[in-house]
Amino acid sequence: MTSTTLPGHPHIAYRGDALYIEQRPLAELAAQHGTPLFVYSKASMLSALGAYQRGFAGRKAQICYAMKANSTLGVLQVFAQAGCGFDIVSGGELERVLAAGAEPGKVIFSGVGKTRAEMRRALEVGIGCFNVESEGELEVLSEVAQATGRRAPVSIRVNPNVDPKTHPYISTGLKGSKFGVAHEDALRIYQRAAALPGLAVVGIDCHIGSQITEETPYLDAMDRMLDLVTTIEAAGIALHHIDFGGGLGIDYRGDTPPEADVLWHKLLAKIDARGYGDRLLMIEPGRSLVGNAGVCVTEVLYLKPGEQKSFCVIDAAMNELPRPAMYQAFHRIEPVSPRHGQTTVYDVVGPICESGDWIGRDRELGVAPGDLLAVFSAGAYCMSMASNYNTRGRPAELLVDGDQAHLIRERESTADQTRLERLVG
Ligand SMILES: Cc1ncc(COP(=O)(O)O)c(C=O)c1O
Ligand SMILES: N[C@@H](CCCC[NH3+])C(=O)O
Repeated sequence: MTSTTLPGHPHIAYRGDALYIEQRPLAELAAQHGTPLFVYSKASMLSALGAYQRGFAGRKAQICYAMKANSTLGVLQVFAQAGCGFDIVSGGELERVLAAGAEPGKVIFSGVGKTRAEMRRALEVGIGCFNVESEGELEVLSEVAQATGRRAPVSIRVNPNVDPKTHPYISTGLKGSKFGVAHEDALRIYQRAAALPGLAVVGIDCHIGSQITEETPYLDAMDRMLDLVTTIEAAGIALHHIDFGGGLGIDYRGDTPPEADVLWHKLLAKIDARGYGDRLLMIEPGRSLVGNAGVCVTEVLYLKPGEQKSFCVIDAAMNELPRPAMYQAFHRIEPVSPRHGQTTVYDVVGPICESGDWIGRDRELGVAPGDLLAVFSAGAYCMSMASNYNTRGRPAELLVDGDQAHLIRERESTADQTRLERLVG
């Protein structure tokens, strides 16, 4: 039987006329679990992780999976078992990684709005580092740490002010961004951190944006960060680690981001040339580890010819596939069992009462009601951003490992959603 993989998706392939993820046909999984259904390939996650591990071979390095990309416990467990650390941004994420078996010392805590309660809990479990994003946060963290009789390990997130050339909503390292501190202010803020009694400065951090598909912004950001390392250490503040954030893009639509190992070969050359090759290197990849490991399987409900456009109405929606509505993002949409015959150009839309609820525009498809479609690149920033809008339940999620399919999240019911609410009389 001929096997045809899709670009960027080595573990998702047509075998004959059936779309498989690893050894399992998606049609069979949908028949067992219903739709919409998210299905992830474990091999795909591990091979994406492997590219980073190859890049860091022989180095002191810590890969901290940015779990905001996909925080389902079964996914976190894959990375915890592979020895990863985690980049978290809330107390909720902290509890989840602990539940998934993460080592607290390999957890780093990013985000501009950490609360005192979140800081206390993170100190109590002994996380590896707080990536502090403002002077105000430094002062509060020092106070909270002192009150708990601990010293909080900190890095300061610095904005290198390079343009990552991505969607403005996911660009984070430019002047004018709410994230991090300005490059020009970094030395002064490091000196303040070093003087605060509740803090122990351990590293430096940046994160310039997400879905970055060019290497130049990374190379430029590295130069800017290494300049700062020199300046800060000249002021007598030692930096044990350099955290370079995440952001590496994936192939959604013929995108050609650099391979993680190739990119890191070049970045490490810069680090070595400046004499910092002995530092612990940390990175926070999210999307590049999980994005192309997942598909969303959805059923065609209706085909609706319109005055100007024809619509293919599916049972998945912007609740669980929010990226097209939020960023006009492109996700490939392919039939799970292709038909051979006439095709029509459709806007693929969900059932939600918003015109923004579209998943794909102007897609040529040969489909009939009842057919299944696979929405690609659905492993990152889909289920982790899902909502219950229109009182829809969150879909089920499966993790496929070879010929095994593990249900890692059950489909959510309306009863699950209303459990926390109360009528008033
Ligand atoms: C601080 C931080 N680290 C890591 C990431 C992960 O980014 P990505 O999923 O693009 O690798 C993000 C999200 O952009 C982030 O805000
Ligand atoms: N949610 C964004 C990425 C956000 C990155 C988080 N800092 C996306 O789907 O592309």
